[in-house]
Formats: sequence, structure tokens, C-alpha cells
Amino acid sequence: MAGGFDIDHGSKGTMKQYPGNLTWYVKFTCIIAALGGLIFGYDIGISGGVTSMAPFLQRFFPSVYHKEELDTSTNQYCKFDDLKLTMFTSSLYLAALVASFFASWVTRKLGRRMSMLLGGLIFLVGAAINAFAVNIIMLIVGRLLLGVGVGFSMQSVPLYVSEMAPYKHRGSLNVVFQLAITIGIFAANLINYFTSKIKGGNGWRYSLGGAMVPALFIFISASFLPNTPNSMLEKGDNDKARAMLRHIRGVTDKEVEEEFNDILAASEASKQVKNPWKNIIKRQYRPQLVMAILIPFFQQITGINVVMFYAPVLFKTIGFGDNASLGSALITGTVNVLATLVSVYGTDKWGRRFLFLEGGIQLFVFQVLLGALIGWKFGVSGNVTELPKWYAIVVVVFICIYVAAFAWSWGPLGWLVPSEIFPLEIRSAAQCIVVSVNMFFTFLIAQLFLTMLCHMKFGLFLFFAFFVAVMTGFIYFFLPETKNIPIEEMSRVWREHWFWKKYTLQENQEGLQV
Ligand SMILES: OC[C@H]1O[C@](O)(CO)[C@@H](O)[C@@H]1O
Repeated sequence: MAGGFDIDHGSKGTMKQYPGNLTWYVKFTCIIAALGGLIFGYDIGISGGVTSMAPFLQRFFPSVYHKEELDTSTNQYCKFDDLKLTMFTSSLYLAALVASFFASWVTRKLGRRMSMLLGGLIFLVGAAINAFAVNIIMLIVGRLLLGVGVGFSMQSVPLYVSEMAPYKHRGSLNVVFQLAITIGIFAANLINYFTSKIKGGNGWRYSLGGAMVPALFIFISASFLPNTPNSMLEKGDNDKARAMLRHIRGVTDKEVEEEFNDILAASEASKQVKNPWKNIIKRQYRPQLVMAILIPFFQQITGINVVMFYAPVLFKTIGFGDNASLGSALITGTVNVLATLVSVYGTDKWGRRFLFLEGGIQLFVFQVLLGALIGWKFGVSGNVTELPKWYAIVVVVFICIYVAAFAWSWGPLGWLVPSEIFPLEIRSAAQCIVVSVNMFFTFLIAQLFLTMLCHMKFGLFLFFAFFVAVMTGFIYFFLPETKNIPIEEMSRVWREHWFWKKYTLQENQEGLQV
């Protein structure tokens, strides 16, 4: 790429290239771990549909139900604006945020695997409480537990996969995590579609209880997963770590030597660090700290969760009936899964920057078009009685193109890039920042979206488009390419970057860092 923002691959001669194959064992463990994303996705997809089911509203949020019944206003922008209801959706993300701090400690001290196990178990309990909820307290307690489960998984899975995967395939294997999130969202939309038709008004129980299935699966499979070599070294099991590394790379003792020694050195350095939180604010880690905050923030400020949480509400607003709105949500769900596959294929081939930049431009264009299209028909008053069919179809198509762009760029890369740029001595703490920032903005947008739509109207799409333009520029200037670079060699991308090099430690002629 022009402009010298890429790392010069001409220097490949001096870049380490650890031997290793994409063994079945590594594929299997990474895919099983990445399925941890299912529980998060299921939850994202289930809430919107459940909160638009009449029996659920009647039982837990009667005031919202009556308001909706009595609402004769034709202002489509402000129909569903209710704080308590959005609090139900978003409370989970606050719990996940708080949990990620505990999870950071567990991931460092007890290993990535223990963190995944705990995540699955707590999520399972939360889902059961929700399925049998008889009052709002049970509903909220269940949701808080789901949040804790999600926090533990988000903390551990991306790190687990990045540490297990051979560096040339790290991107694809890591994107499977986001793929699992999108499959979870899709499955949830599908389940809502059917449960909303169940007679007797208990459909929502099946929707919420369905979360027990992926949770059980994750809990059971995580108990068979091995720890990563890095985790074993953090706990002082050097021999086991070497044997594990050799096994997952499918190479001989001699061939694994160099990579093992580098991880060992990283682990020794990390043990010197008593407080990773103090460490991460040191000037030398400034690029990583900035990315740990901005990447998840940018991922959420694309506005993607407006579509994910509120697709049924959104489609209802633009004039689809109850059934049609869930149906359309299924369409966006399918696009989300399929487009993520593009990233599984392409991230190690075309690189992270290419996907970020292409995705950013596509997001921007279609967000502006959507804003214009909605503004044109709904105007500022939001009063509209009938919409032509072609109009609704164009809106759905544009939303799909927007979702596709997100699904091969910011969706997966928002997890992949942070998980591969942190040196071991700050890894757990930095991942905790990534999860917390992501959860915080997921919370904020879930909480504010309906109010924002009510006040900003079609301008809301332009608001998100503005941020997409900013983040695309940011990637162009400040994010170095990280594809095909071993994690232990990653410090070099910052040392060679036009902007970040002034923050990092440089190597002197003898190769020592100063
Ligand atoms: O696929 C869309 C989903 O992906 C995420 O950004 C997580 O990576 C969620 O916040 C969103 O709902």
C-alpha cells in the first residue's frame, strides 16, 4: 500500500518464520474454543425479538405494553422509546464489563481454559433462571449472570485462539470466533420467529431458555480443551508447555525450539511484571493502549448493533408487519454469517488493512444512502402512513450491504487485531480493556438508540457515518499490517511505523532493546 504505512515485507529476511503446520489438532481446538462466541451472539439476537413479543411485555413491562396499545401517534421514530425496556436489553453488557476485570485475573492466573469453562457454566445458570422467570427480579438476575458468562468468554477466547494458532493461520482461525457470534445471532432470530407463534404466551421462555444449549455445549467441550503453551508457561509448567507446542505445531523437538524459546522469554519478561495495569500505561505500550481503546470503540460506533438488537423494531418502524419484520431480520442474519466467511477466507491473504479500508468505505456509503432514503420518506416529523413496497425492499437491500461490510471488516477484526498485538506481559490486562470498552459502548448504544432515533431521526445514520469516516482514516494512517507476523515478533511493526516508532523501544546494533 502506498504511503509507507505498511510494514515493509522486504525485511522478511530477518523476520522469524517458525515452522509449523495447520494440524487437525490445532484446527479442532481453535474451532471448539471459538464457539464460545455462540453464547454472545445468541444473546444479541434474542433480546430484540423477545422484547417485541406481546405476552412478554404484558407480563414484565405492562406499562410499555399499554403504551404501545394506546399509541395512536403516527410518529414512527418514537414508537418504542422506553428506558426500562432498553435497560433489560443492555444490563447484560454492564455485567459483562464488570466481569471482564475478574476474568482478566482468572485468565492470567488460572489459564484461558478455566476462564472459558467458568463462562459457559455461569451463562448456563443465567439462561435457566431466565427461562423460568416469574418476576422481573429473576429476569434481571438471569441477565446479569449471562453477562458475567459473556465477559469471561470474550476475555479468554480470542487470546486462546491467537496463542494456539500458527501465525500464518491466526487470522482465519480467530475470525471463527466472530463467525460463531453471527451464527448465534442468526439462530436466535430463527428461534424467535418460531417461538413468537407458540400459543399460550410462553414462547419467550423457549427463546430465553434456548441459550442453555450453546452454554452446555461450551461448558462440556471446554473441559476437554488443553491450555495454551503460553498459559502453561505463565503457571510454570515448562515441560508440558514445550510438549504441547510441539504437538499443536506437528513438528519435531528441534523444529519447535526457536518458537518455544521466544514464548519462554516473553513469559519470563511477563513474570517480572507485578502489575500489568501499571505497565500498560508506560509510554512504550502507547500504541497497544490506543488500539485497545479505539478499536472496540470504533467497532461499536459503526452502529451495527442498532441493526442487530433492533432489527425487528426497525423493520416494523419502516412499515413491515410483525412477521415480516422478523423475516427481514433473518435476511440480515444470513448476510451477516455469509459475509463473515469472506473474512475467514481473506484476512490472512489480503491482510487486515485491506478489509478494514474496503469495509469502511462501503459502510460509509450505505449509511449515508440509508439516512437519505429514510429522511426522504419519513422527513422530520416521522409521520408516514403507507410505504411503497419497492421502498421497503431497497431499505432492506441497503441494510444488507451495510451488514456485509461490517461482517468482513470491523466485526471480526475488532477482536482479531487486538488479540494479536499485545505482548504477553500486558496481554490479559489489555484484552480486559478491549472487552470493557466494547461492552460499554454496546451498552450505551443499546440504551440510547431508541431515544436517539426519536430525537435525531434519520440524522442518526449520518451520525454513525461520520464516525465510520473517522475510523477509516485512522486505520489508513495509524494501523500497521499484522498479517503473517508471529505474535512474539509483533513489536517490530510498531518500531517500523512512521508514527508509532517514536513511542517504542528501539533495538541497538547488537539487537538489544533500549
Ligand atoms: O455481528 C454483529 C455483532 O458483532 C459484534 O460487533 C461483536 O463482534 C456485536 O457487537 C454485534 O452485535
